[in-house]
Amino acid sequence: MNPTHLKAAHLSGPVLVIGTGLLGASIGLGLRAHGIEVLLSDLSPSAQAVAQDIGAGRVLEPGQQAAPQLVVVASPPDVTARIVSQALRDYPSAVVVDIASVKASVLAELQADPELGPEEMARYVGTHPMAGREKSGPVAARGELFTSMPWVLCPHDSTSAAALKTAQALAIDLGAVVSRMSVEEHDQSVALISHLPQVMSSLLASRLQDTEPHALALAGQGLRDVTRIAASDPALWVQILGANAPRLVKILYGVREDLNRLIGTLEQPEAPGARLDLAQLMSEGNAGQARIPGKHGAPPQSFAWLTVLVDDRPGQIARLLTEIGEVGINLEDLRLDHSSGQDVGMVEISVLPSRRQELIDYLDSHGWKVLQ
Ligand SMILES: NC(=O)c1ccc[n+]([C@@H]2O[C@H](COP(=O)([O-])OP(=O)(O)OC[C@H]3O[C@@H](n4cnc5c(N)ncnc54)[C@H](O)[C@@H]3O)[C@@H](O)[C@H]2O)c1
Ligand SMILES: O=C(O)C(=O)C[C@]1(C(=O)O)C=C[C@@H](O)C=C1
Repeated sequence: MNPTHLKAAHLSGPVLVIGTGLLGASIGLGLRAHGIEVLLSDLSPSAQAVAQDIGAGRVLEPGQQAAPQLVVVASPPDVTARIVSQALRDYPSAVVVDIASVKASVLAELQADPELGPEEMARYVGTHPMAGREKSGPVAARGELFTSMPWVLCPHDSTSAAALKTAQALAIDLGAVVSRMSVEEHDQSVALISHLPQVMSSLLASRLQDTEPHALALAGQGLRDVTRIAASDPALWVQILGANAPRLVKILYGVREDLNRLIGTLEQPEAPGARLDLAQLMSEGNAGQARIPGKHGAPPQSFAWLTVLVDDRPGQIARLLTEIGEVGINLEDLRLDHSSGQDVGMVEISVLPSRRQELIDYLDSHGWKVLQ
């Protein structure tokens, strides 16, 4: 790597990543882009070998000594507390963070661990990058996965200020936008913001299992928009949903009530008030959708929008537009936006809805980061 291309980093390293799947390898790639030394460890020899091959770091061989500044545990949630506990004891001068999608269950397991005392717990910070993909494994990793995405830090009562600062440095070095919450606030929030969307997407997509091919052939962008994450890894989500079940189920009771109301209305669509009820349902959806941050006004009806993240360097936008031209897709409109505090621009592009997915796939395969 040419040192002149390295961006200044807050972490000094080395960073040990345990669990080198999608998230672990993405973290390794992002840190390597800063020239930070990254060591890799995974239960699966092939996962760690692939992560090394794609440039996410160097495999930590069994028995090899290491003195990491930071250990990032990026394993599945159900083994996370056990690995964090071991890492806190194996590396007595390291800060240890995990990135599991659920936080209260991991912290409860650590607090009940008789092997951990106040000194160890002071070095632990639970965190959660709100960025991911519906794919798993290191082959799907992207160093830019976290750029401009939220990264939640969940310090507990005895987390030291130094440990929190190191956890924050990780998120900042990876280009993320840091926020801070208690584990309870976090798990409540993701039940609605992440776990409900996953369940709704899976339920909807499961309806397609026996659909005739001629009907499926009509699939447009609407169906694709709401089913992308239905392709997510069942093994991971069994753990996430199980760990956050009490918070998610409360939200699902509300969804059940709304569904019952809708079914009742649609059973008698001509009944007095039925149309008002449908209009209300749609406008309640409009109101919720409009509250999702990051969207700048409603897109025009006839075009579909996508957002491409572009490094804040000369010539990047020109290169993007040239590549779009090369694939033969007409640009209907273009807006430029800047993410505050980030060295990155956002190029919002509108195209004919029928060409949107094709353009996303093309840009994705050419290394652009597309936000959908
Ligand atoms: N996928 C997402 O979108 C996403 C987003 C944010 C956070 N997360 C969290 O990140 C973590 C990793 O998710 P992922 O999507 O990268 O999964 P993944 O399946 O791609 O990778 C997990 C890796 O952990 C390894 N592993 C399993 N048990 C291990 C052990 N005992 N020791 C060492 N390695 C072990 C597996 O071999 C695998 O390579 C999970 O806790 C998940 O909740 C995922
Ligand atoms: O966009 C995706 O594919 C995701 O899986 C992202 C997503 C999310 O819900 O935002 C999913 C679960 C993770 O815990 C964090 C991020």
